[in-house]
Amino acid sequence: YNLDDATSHVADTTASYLRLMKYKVPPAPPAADHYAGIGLLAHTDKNTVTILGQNDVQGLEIQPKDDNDSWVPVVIPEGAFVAIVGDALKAWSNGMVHSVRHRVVLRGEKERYTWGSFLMPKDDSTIEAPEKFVDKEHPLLYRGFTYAEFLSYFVSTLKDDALDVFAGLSTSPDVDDRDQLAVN
Ligand SMILES: O=C(O)CCC(=O)C(=O)O
Ligand SMILES: [Fe+2]
Repeated sequence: YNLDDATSHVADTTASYLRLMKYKVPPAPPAADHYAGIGLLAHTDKNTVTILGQNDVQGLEIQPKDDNDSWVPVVIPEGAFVAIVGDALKAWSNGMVHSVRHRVVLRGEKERYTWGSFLMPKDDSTIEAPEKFVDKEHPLLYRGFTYAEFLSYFVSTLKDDALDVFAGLSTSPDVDDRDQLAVN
């Protein structure tokens, strides 16, 4: 892919903020209830890309694509950063990159500190896959939308599958048939 035009478009329309997070040590005995040790519930990031760094306490876990049952710990080497793709980049790339579900689980006896740099589209920029990402094998997955619209939908519903519900385009003929029936 020649991304020159498209990437400069995204770079022009990006905002970012930095957030520091502190995760307390879970109360002892650990795992007293289902949520003990959960530092951050499972979610996908809604922005374009998040870059995370941490102190020496691990805890980030990701869910493999198309697998709602397992969690894989991400071991971040000291001084390294992790980049997490968010829903906005997934939509813009027409699903070429995946916004992975992730969570934070605390198991040790030390506090975990992380910092995250959250890159976001500007509120009024339109997120729509460039034509070069769309073809017969890769039909358009999401309609165009502005980041502000998407975010306010997410904040008002807190649906974790907000992207699919808000902007997902059905490519299944069955659903089209059902719509037809409803209209007729
Ligand atoms: O602190 C972490 O390791 C993850 C933070 C995170 O996923 C988020 O803030 O969206
Ligand atoms: Fe996150």
